[in-house]
Amino acid sequence: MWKRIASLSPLVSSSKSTLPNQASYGLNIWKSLSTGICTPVRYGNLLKEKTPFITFVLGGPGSGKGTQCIKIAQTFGFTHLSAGDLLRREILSNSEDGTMILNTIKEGKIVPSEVTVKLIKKEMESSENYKFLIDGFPRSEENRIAFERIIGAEPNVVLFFDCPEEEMVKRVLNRNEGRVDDNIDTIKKRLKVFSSLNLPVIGYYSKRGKLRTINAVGTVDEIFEQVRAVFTECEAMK
Ligand SMILES: Nc1ncnc2c1ncn2[C@@H]1O[C@H](COP(=O)(O)OP(=O)(O)OP(=O)(O)O)[C@@H](O)[C@H]1O
Ligand SMILES: Nc1ccn([C@@H]2O[C@H](COP(=O)(O)O)[C@@H](O)[C@H]2O)c(=O)n1
Ligand SMILES: [Mg+2]
Repeated sequence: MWKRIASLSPLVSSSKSTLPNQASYGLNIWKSLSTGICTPVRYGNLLKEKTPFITFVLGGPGSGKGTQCIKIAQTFGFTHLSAGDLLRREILSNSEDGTMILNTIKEGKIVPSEVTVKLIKKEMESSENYKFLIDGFPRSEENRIAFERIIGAEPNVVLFFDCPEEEMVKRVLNRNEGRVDDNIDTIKKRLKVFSSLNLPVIGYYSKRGKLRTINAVGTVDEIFEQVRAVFTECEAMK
C-alpha cells in the first residue's frame, strides 16, 4: 500500500560521495571552525562572531530527523533548530499567527515562509553558537528562497534521511507525543506534500553538490554512524 520514495533515486544519485560544496565556501568555513577568530562577521543578514556553519536536515515525516539532530548536537556542538518545534512553540505562545499555524499543521500543509524564516532568524541571532542544524527546513522552494532572501545565506551541507513510506508511517503512528498531525489522515497529506514540495528542494541541493543522503532504515545508532561519517569527513577537510 505504501510506496517507497523510489522517485528519490534519480534526484539524489549523484549525492553520495559529494563533499559539501568544497569548491566554494565549505572548506573555508570548516577552517574557521578551528581558528577561533572572534572578530564579528556579517554573514548575510546575521552578525556573528564566527562565520555560521548551516546544516539543513531534510527527510519525510518520521524519517528520524529530530532523533538524529539531538545526537548530532550533542556530539558535534551544533544548535538544533527544528522548524516544526518553533512553529508549535508559536502556537502555544498565543501569537497572532498561532491559529493559522495550528490549522496549517493539522492539514499537513506548509506555513507561509516569512513566518517560519523569521522564527529561525530570531533563534540564530540570539544564539551564541555559530553551528546550526535547521531541522525540517526548507520544506519547499518557497521556503528555500525566503531563507536566502531573509537570512542572506545558504546551507553548507544538507542531510537527507531517506526512508520508505511504510517505515515513516509506522514510526509516526507509534510516536505518541500528542502531536495534532500524528494521525493517519494527516500523515497521508504530509507524505504528499513531502513528495510534491520537498523532493524538488532535495534535488536542487543534490545538483549543487551539497546533499548527503543517509539510509534512514536501521537502529538509531546505526544511522548515526553514517551521520558521524559525514561530519567527520567535513572536519577532516580543515
Ligand atoms: N531508527 C529508528 N528506528 C525506529 N524508530 C525510530 C528511529 N529513529 C527515530 N525513531 C522514532 O520514530 C519517531 C519519529 O522520529 P523523529 O521524531 O525523529 O522523526 P522526524 O523526522 O523528526 O519526524 P517529523 O518530521 O514528523 O518531525 C519517534 O518516535 C522516534 O523515536
Ligand atoms: N519548514 C516547515 C516545517 C514545518 N512546517 C509545518 O509543521 C509541521 C510539522 O513539522 P515537523 O518538521 O515537526 O514534522 C509540518 O507538517 C508543517 O505543517 C512548515 O510549515 N514548514
Ligand atoms: Mg521532527
